[in-house]
Amino acid sequence: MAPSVQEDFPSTPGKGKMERNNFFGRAASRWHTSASAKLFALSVFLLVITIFICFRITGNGMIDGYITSAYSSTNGGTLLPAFKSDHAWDLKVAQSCTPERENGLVVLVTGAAGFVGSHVSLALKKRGDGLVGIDNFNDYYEVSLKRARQELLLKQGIFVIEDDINNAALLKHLFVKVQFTHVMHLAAQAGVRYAMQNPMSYIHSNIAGLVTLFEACKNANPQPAVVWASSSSVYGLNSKVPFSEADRTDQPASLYAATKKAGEELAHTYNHIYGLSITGLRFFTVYGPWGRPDMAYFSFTRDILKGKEINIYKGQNDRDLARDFTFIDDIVKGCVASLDTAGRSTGSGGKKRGAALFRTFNLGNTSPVSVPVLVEILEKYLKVPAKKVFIKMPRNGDVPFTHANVSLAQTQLGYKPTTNLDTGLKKFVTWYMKYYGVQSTKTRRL
Ligand SMILES: O=C(O)[C@H]1O[C@H](OP(=O)(O)OP(=O)(O)OC[C@H]2O[C@@H](n3ccc(=O)[nH]c3=O)[C@H](O)[C@@H]2O)[C@H](O)[C@@H](O)[C@@H]1O
Repeated sequence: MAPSVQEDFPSTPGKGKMERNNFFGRAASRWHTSASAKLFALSVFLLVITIFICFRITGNGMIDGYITSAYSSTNGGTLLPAFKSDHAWDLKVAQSCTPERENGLVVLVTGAAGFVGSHVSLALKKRGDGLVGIDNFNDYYEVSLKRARQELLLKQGIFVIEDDINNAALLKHLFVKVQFTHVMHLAAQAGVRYAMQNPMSYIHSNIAGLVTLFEACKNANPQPAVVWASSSSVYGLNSKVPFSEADRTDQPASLYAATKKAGEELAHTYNHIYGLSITGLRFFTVYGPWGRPDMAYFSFTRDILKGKEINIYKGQNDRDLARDFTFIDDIVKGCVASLDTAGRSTGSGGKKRGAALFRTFNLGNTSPVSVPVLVEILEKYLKVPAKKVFIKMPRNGDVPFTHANVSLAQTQLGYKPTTNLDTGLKKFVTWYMKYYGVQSTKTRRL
């Protein structure tokens, strides 16, 4: 049965009479109605989409039944997704950050599951400071080693948050929950040669991550003092030795070095504009127990024990390469002394209130050793001869030598390296054998 006119046009008084007897009018009205309905449906659809997108961007509403209104924030004008935490998580952070000594520091340690980060964290905890770590546990080298370090820290009551320093919402949340006195920033994409394979990971961690962290620090109230890891690689192609902090650093030989140099310039800006106290530490080829498997002393050890050949690079005119290898315990002392002497940041809530410290220190050993001598020491403690292959240094960002002048750190931090390469490698080999369960030479089949 055809629908009645009344059913077709039920609503508009005064209009229906005219349209009732008019075919074209009726048709036009039907078309008009269905177009309006479509338009209405489209508008509703667009409205729903818009609301959904807004919620996704700001995180300031309810998605998938999860209320995320706690922290929607901005980072340089960009809306941030909210950081979600629960009471138990906040409690773990708070407990980890509570100092066990009077006037203990409260420190955020980035890269806490890393080599230097884990050692510095343990040293701070040992003397009664409060701290929480953050680490993204990326797979640049074996993640199991990072997990083992995390385990070690957890046993001492140090909580390591698994996240990336580029998570601005997380950092904001942390700085609201905890009044950090200091940030020890050791998270980075390390490694000189890997920069040719994966340059963007260096930009992500060493540039974007650094700025995200500085932003969080400058917005914090109170602002923490920041101590962070630069690198001896900023001296690049310098030939003047030993390297002093005032020497030129505008000829980086690798993209890695360039990102560290950029970090130093960014640090200056944040100190200048926002009154952040910032100390940059130029580490010189740090080695030791719980070290980084990508570094030469570590990979040589692994390969020597496996009976595999190792490549020893040679510089121009067949010269040996040399490094100012620095033992981890000396570096830790330099880091802790830097925290203790950093003074206060002067700004608050993003506003500068006065000049703050801006410092740069070399942390090296001051006595470079050639790579072949490093291998000889390893052979001595591993009691296995290395299968050495000497090759020309590939064009991969390496520099021929490094040598630190540490007199500035000595005067201002009381820094004095005490471990030579022989002693340090002995400690490393002892740790390596135990950690990897390597049998002693008497029982080992080579
Ligand atoms: O102090 C620094 O600034 C840097 O120190 C190390 O970089 P690097 O000195 O190159 O340390 P290794 O990768 O352990 O290399 C040590 C020496 O062994 C040499 N090498 C490396 C690998 C190899 O297969 N053969 C070889 O002869 C290198 O050319 C270099 O002279 C770290 O990897 C960087 O993250 C750090 O920033």
